[in-house]
Amino acid sequence: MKMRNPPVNSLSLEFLTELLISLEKLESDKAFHAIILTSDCPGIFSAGLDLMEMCGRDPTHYAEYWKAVQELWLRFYLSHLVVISAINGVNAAGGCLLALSCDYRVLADNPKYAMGLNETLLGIIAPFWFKDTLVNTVGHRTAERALQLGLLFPPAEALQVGMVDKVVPEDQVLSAARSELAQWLAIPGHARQLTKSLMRKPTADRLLKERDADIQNFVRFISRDAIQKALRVYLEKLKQKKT
Ligand SMILES: CCCCCCC/C=C/C(=O)SCCNC(=O)CCNC(=O)[C@H](O)C(C)(C)COP(=O)(O)OP(=O)(O)OC[C@H]1O[C@@H](n2cnc3c(N)ncnc32)[C@H](O)[C@@H]1OP(=O)(O)O
Repeated sequence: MKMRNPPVNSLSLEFLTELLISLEKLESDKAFHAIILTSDCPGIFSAGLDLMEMCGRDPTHYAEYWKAVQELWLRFYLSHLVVISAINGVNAAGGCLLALSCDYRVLADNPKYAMGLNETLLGIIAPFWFKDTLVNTVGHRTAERALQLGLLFPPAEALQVGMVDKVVPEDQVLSAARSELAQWLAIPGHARQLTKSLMRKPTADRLLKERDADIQNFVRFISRDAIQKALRVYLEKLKQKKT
Protein backbone atom coordinates (compact mmCIF):
# COMPACT_ATOMS: atom_id res chain seq x y z
CA MET A 1 0.00 0.00 0.00
CA LYS A 2 1.75 3.15 -1.20
CA MET A 3 0.49 6.36 0.37
CA ARG A 4 0.22 9.20 -2.08
CA ASN A 5 -1.26 12.48 -0.88
CA PRO A 6 1.27 15.11 -2.00
CA PRO A 7 3.11 17.06 -0.89
CA VAL A 8 3.51 15.47 2.57
CA ASN A 9 0.98 12.61 2.92
CA SER A 10 -0.92 14.56 5.55
CA LEU A 11 -3.85 12.52 6.80
CA SER A 12 -6.79 14.58 5.57
CA LEU A 13 -10.33 13.28 6.02
CA GLU A 14 -10.44 12.28 2.37
CA PHE A 15 -7.09 10.51 2.53
CA LEU A 16 -7.98 8.72 5.80
CA THR A 17 -11.16 7.50 4.14
CA GLU A 18 -9.23 6.25 1.10
CA LEU A 19 -6.77 4.40 3.32
CA LEU A 20 -9.62 2.87 5.27
CA ILE A 21 -11.42 1.69 2.13
CA SER A 22 -8.19 0.23 0.71
CA LEU A 23 -7.51 -1.61 3.96
CA GLU A 24 -11.06 -2.98 4.13
CA LYS A 25 -10.83 -4.23 0.54
CA LEU A 26 -7.56 -6.04 1.21
CA GLU A 27 -8.89 -7.51 4.45
CA SER A 28 -12.03 -8.87 2.84
CA ASP A 29 -10.11 -10.55 -0.01
CA LYS A 30 -8.97 -13.99 1.14
CA ALA A 31 -6.12 -13.91 -1.39
CA PHE A 32 -4.32 -11.26 0.69
CA HIS A 33 -2.38 -12.12 3.82
CA ALA A 34 -0.18 -9.09 4.34
CA ILE A 35 0.40 -5.42 3.63
CA ILE A 36 3.58 -3.45 3.28
CA LEU A 37 2.75 0.16 4.06
CA THR A 38 5.05 2.70 2.44
CA SER A 39 5.03 6.15 0.86
CA ASP A 40 5.04 7.41 -2.68
CA CYS A 41 6.02 10.96 -1.60
CA PRO A 42 9.81 11.32 -1.88
CA GLY A 43 11.47 11.80 1.52
CA ILE A 44 8.21 11.83 3.44
CA PHE A 45 6.34 8.92 4.96
CA SER A 46 3.67 11.14 6.51
CA ALA A 47 3.42 14.61 8.08
CA GLY A 48 0.70 13.21 10.36
CA LEU A 49 -2.81 14.46 10.83
CA ASP A 50 -3.82 17.22 8.47
CA LEU A 51 -3.63 20.46 10.40
CA MET A 52 -6.11 22.06 7.99
CA GLU A 53 -8.74 19.59 9.26
CA MET A 54 -8.15 20.78 12.81
CA CYS A 55 -7.96 24.52 12.17
CA GLY A 56 -10.81 26.98 11.63
CA ARG A 57 -13.51 24.31 11.14
CA ASP A 58 -16.75 23.73 13.05
CA PRO A 59 -17.37 21.19 15.85
CA THR A 60 -19.31 18.85 13.53
CA HIS A 61 -16.32 18.67 11.23
CA TYR A 62 -13.89 18.09 14.10
CA ALA A 63 -16.10 15.23 15.36
CA GLU A 64 -16.31 13.63 11.90
CA TYR A 65 -12.56 13.97 11.43
CA TRP A 66 -11.70 12.49 14.81
CA LYS A 67 -14.05 9.55 14.29
CA ALA A 68 -12.19 8.77 11.04
CA VAL A 69 -8.80 9.01 12.80
CA GLN A 70 -10.03 6.61 15.49
CA GLU A 71 -11.44 4.23 12.87
CA LEU A 72 -8.23 4.08 10.87
CA TRP A 73 -6.14 3.39 13.96
CA LEU A 74 -8.51 0.65 15.17
CA ARG A 75 -8.53 -1.03 11.75
CA PHE A 76 -4.76 -0.93 11.33
CA TYR A 77 -4.00 -1.85 14.92
CA LEU A 78 -6.33 -4.85 14.93
CA SER A 79 -5.95 -5.94 11.31
CA HIS A 80 -5.84 -9.71 10.90
CA LEU A 81 -3.33 -9.17 8.07
CA VAL A 82 0.38 -8.95 8.74
CA VAL A 83 1.18 -5.24 8.39
CA ILE A 84 4.77 -4.14 7.93
CA SER A 85 5.79 -0.55 7.40
CA ALA A 86 8.63 0.35 5.07
CA ILE A 87 9.30 3.86 6.33
CA ASN A 88 10.97 5.80 3.55
CA GLY A 89 10.78 9.34 4.89
CA VAL A 90 10.16 11.66 7.79
CA ASN A 91 7.23 10.47 9.87
CA ALA A 92 5.51 12.74 12.39
CA ALA A 93 2.73 12.31 14.97
CA GLY A 94 -0.35 10.70 13.33
CA GLY A 95 1.91 9.20 10.62
CA CYS A 96 4.12 7.72 13.30
CA LEU A 97 1.01 6.31 15.01
CA LEU A 98 0.16 4.50 11.79
CA ALA A 99 3.64 2.97 11.65
CA LEU A 100 3.51 2.06 15.36
CA SER A 101 0.27 0.18 14.64
CA CYS A 102 2.06 -2.15 12.23
CA ASP A 103 3.51 -5.50 13.25
CA TYR A 104 7.04 -4.62 12.19
CA ARG A 105 8.84 -1.44 11.11
CA VAL A 106 11.76 -1.03 8.71
CA LEU A 107 13.21 2.50 8.50
CA ALA A 108 15.46 3.92 5.78
CA ASP A 109 18.84 4.99 7.10
CA ASN A 110 18.75 8.69 6.34
CA PRO A 111 19.35 11.15 9.20
CA LYS A 112 16.54 13.34 7.84
CA TYR A 113 13.99 10.57 8.34
CA ALA A 114 13.14 11.23 11.97
CA MET A 115 9.99 9.81 13.49
CA GLY A 116 8.01 10.27 16.66
CA LEU A 117 4.95 11.67 18.37
CA ASN A 118 5.83 15.37 18.37
CA GLU A 119 2.43 16.74 19.42
CA THR A 120 3.73 18.78 22.34
CA LEU A 121 5.87 20.84 19.93
CA LEU A 122 2.60 22.04 18.43
CA GLY A 123 1.14 22.81 21.85
CA ILE A 124 -1.24 19.86 21.63
CA ILE A 125 -1.37 16.52 23.41
CA ALA A 126 -1.09 12.98 22.12
CA PRO A 127 -4.38 11.27 23.07
CA PHE A 128 -4.26 8.29 25.45
CA TRP A 129 -4.45 5.72 22.66
CA PHE A 130 -1.51 7.31 20.80
CA LYS A 131 0.35 7.17 24.13
CA ASP A 132 -0.66 3.55 24.78
CA THR A 133 0.51 2.50 21.31
CA LEU A 134 3.88 4.14 21.92
CA VAL A 135 4.23 2.66 25.42
CA ASN A 136 3.46 -0.81 24.02
CA THR A 137 6.29 -0.33 21.54
CA VAL A 138 9.10 1.39 23.45
CA GLY A 139 8.14 1.04 27.13
CA HIS A 140 6.92 3.54 29.69
CA ARG A 141 10.07 5.52 30.47
CA THR A 142 11.12 6.07 26.86
CA ALA A 143 7.54 6.98 25.92
CA GLU A 144 7.23 9.42 28.80
CA ARG A 145 10.36 11.31 27.76
CA ALA A 146 9.56 11.13 24.05
CA LEU A 147 6.00 12.39 24.52
CA GLN A 148 6.82 15.24 26.89
CA LEU A 149 9.67 16.49 24.71
CA GLY A 150 7.90 15.74 21.43
CA LEU A 151 10.99 13.87 20.27
CA LEU A 152 11.50 12.94 16.64
CA PHE A 153 14.08 10.14 16.61
CA PRO A 154 16.58 9.83 13.76
CA PRO A 155 17.08 6.25 12.52
CA ALA A 156 19.92 5.12 14.84
CA GLU A 157 18.03 6.38 17.91
CA ALA A 158 14.68 5.05 16.70
CA LEU A 159 16.31 1.62 16.46
CA GLN A 160 18.00 1.96 19.82
CA VAL A 161 14.76 2.76 21.68
CA GLY A 162 12.81 0.09 19.77
CA MET A 163 10.57 2.47 17.84
CA VAL A 164 11.62 0.60 14.69
CA ASP A 165 12.81 -2.98 14.31
CA LYS A 166 15.34 -2.55 11.54
CA VAL A 167 17.27 0.27 9.86
CA VAL A 168 18.55 -0.42 6.36
CA PRO A 169 20.07 1.57 3.47
CA GLU A 170 17.42 3.63 1.74
CA ASP A 171 17.35 1.53 -1.44
CA GLN A 172 16.74 -1.65 0.59
CA VAL A 173 13.69 -0.60 2.61
CA LEU A 174 11.16 -2.49 0.51
CA SER A 175 13.27 -5.58 -0.01
CA ALA A 176 14.00 -5.75 3.74
CA ALA A 177 10.27 -5.47 4.48
CA ARG A 178 9.55 -8.27 1.98
CA SER A 179 12.23 -10.53 3.51
CA GLU A 180 10.80 -9.96 6.99
CA LEU A 181 7.33 -10.73 5.73
CA ALA A 182 8.36 -14.24 4.73
CA GLN A 183 9.00 -15.08 8.39
CA TRP A 184 5.59 -13.79 9.50
CA LEU A 185 3.77 -15.59 6.72
CA ALA A 186 5.43 -18.90 7.61
CA ILE A 187 3.49 -18.96 10.92
CA PRO A 188 0.05 -20.64 10.87
CA GLY A 189 -2.31 -17.72 10.19
CA HIS A 190 -4.97 -18.46 12.81
CA ALA A 191 -2.37 -18.84 15.60
CA ARG A 192 -0.62 -15.60 14.64
CA GLN A 193 -3.91 -13.67 14.32
CA LEU A 194 -5.26 -14.83 17.68
CA THR A 195 -1.96 -14.00 19.34
CA LYS A 196 -2.00 -10.52 17.79
CA SER A 197 -5.52 -10.01 19.08
CA LEU A 198 -4.55 -11.28 22.55
CA MET A 199 -1.70 -8.75 22.68
CA ARG A 200 -3.60 -5.77 21.25
CA LYS A 201 -7.25 -6.09 22.24
CA PRO A 202 -6.92 -4.58 25.73
CA THR A 203 -5.36 -1.43 24.24
CA ALA A 204 -7.99 -1.14 21.51
CA ASP A 205 -10.79 -1.88 23.99
CA ARG A 206 -9.83 1.18 26.04
CA LEU A 207 -10.71 3.38 23.10
CA LEU A 208 -13.72 1.30 22.02
CA LYS A 209 -15.23 1.74 25.49
CA GLU A 210 -14.69 5.51 25.48
CA ARG A 211 -15.01 6.34 21.82
CA ASP A 212 -17.73 8.98 22.07
CA ALA A 213 -16.15 10.60 25.12
CA ASP A 214 -12.84 10.70 23.27
CA ILE A 215 -14.51 12.47 20.32
CA GLN A 216 -16.16 15.00 22.62
CA ASN A 217 -12.87 15.57 24.39
CA PHE A 218 -11.09 16.17 21.08
CA VAL A 219 -13.76 18.59 19.86
CA ARG A 220 -13.64 20.56 23.13
CA PHE A 221 -9.85 20.66 23.14
CA ILE A 222 -9.28 21.56 19.50
CA SER A 223 -12.00 24.25 19.53
CA ARG A 224 -10.27 26.24 22.29
CA ASP A 225 -9.03 29.64 21.13
CA ALA A 226 -5.56 29.01 22.56
CA ILE A 227 -5.23 25.70 20.69
CA GLN A 228 -6.49 27.19 17.43
CA LYS A 229 -3.96 29.98 17.82
CA ALA A 230 -1.12 27.52 18.52
CA LEU A 231 -2.00 25.51 15.39
CA ARG A 232 -2.15 28.64 13.22
CA VAL A 233 1.26 29.76 14.52
CA TYR A 234 2.71 26.29 13.79
CA LEU A 235 1.28 26.27 10.26
CA GLU A 236 2.64 29.76 9.67
CA LYS A 237 6.10 28.61 10.81
CA LEU A 238 5.95 25.74 8.31
CA LYS A 239 5.16 28.19 5.54
CA GLN A 240 7.81 30.73 6.60
CA LYS A 241 10.48 28.00 6.56
CA LYS A 242 10.38 28.29 2.77
CA THR A 243 11.14 32.01 2.60
C1 LIG B 1 -7.15 15.72 23.19
C2 LIG B 1 -6.77 15.62 21.74
C3 LIG B 1 -5.67 16.49 21.36
C4 LIG B 1 -5.40 16.63 19.87
C5 LIG B 1 -4.63 15.49 19.30
C6 LIG B 1 -4.09 15.80 17.95
C7 LIG B 1 -3.07 14.79 17.52
C8 LIG B 1 -2.31 15.32 16.37
C9 LIG B 1 -1.57 14.57 15.62
C10 LIG B 1 -0.83 15.10 14.44
O1 LIG B 1 -0.45 14.33 13.60
S1 LIG B 1 -0.56 16.78 14.29
C11 LIG B 1 0.52 16.98 12.88
C12 LIG B 1 1.95 16.90 13.31
N1 LIG B 1 2.82 17.00 12.16
C13 LIG B 1 3.92 17.72 12.11
O2 LIG B 1 4.31 18.38 13.06
C14 LIG B 1 4.68 17.75 10.81
C15 LIG B 1 4.57 19.09 10.18
N2 LIG B 1 5.27 19.14 8.90
C16 LIG B 1 6.61 19.20 8.80
O3 LIG B 1 7.36 19.20 9.73
C17 LIG B 1 7.14 19.30 7.40
O4 LIG B 1 6.11 19.69 6.55
C18 LIG B 1 7.75 17.97 6.87
C19 LIG B 1 6.80 16.82 7.02
C20 LIG B 1 9.07 17.70 7.63
C21 LIG B 1 8.08 18.15 5.36
O5 LIG B 1 8.90 19.26 5.17
P1 LIG B 1 9.03 19.88 3.70
O6 LIG B 1 10.04 20.99 3.82
O7 LIG B 1 9.31 18.81 2.73
O8 LIG B 1 7.60 20.42 3.34
P2 LIG B 1 6.87 21.74 3.90
O9 LIG B 1 7.24 22.89 3.02
O10 LIG B 1 7.10 21.89 5.35
O11 LIG B 1 5.35 21.35 3.69
C22 LIG B 1 4.74 21.35 2.40
C23 LIG B 1 3.32 21.87 2.56
O12 LIG B 1 2.60 20.96 3.37
C24 LIG B 1 2.03 21.66 4.49
N3 LIG B 1 2.01 20.74 5.64
C25 LIG B 1 3.04 20.15 6.24
N4 LIG B 1 2.63 19.35 7.24
C26 LIG B 1 1.28 19.46 7.27
C27 LIG B 1 0.27 18.89 8.09
N5 LIG B 1 0.54 18.02 9.08
N6 LIG B 1 -1.00 19.22 7.85
C28 LIG B 1 -1.32 20.10 6.86
N7 LIG B 1 -0.40 20.67 6.05
C29 LIG B 1 0.88 20.36 6.26
C30 LIG B 1 2.97 22.84 4.69
O13 LIG B 1 2.31 23.85 5.42
C31 LIG B 1 3.27 23.22 3.26
O14 LIG B 1 2.14 23.91 2.78
P3 LIG B 1 2.30 25.08 1.69
O15 LIG B 1 3.21 26.11 2.32
O16 LIG B 1 2.92 24.43 0.48
O17 LIG B 1 0.92 25.60 1.47
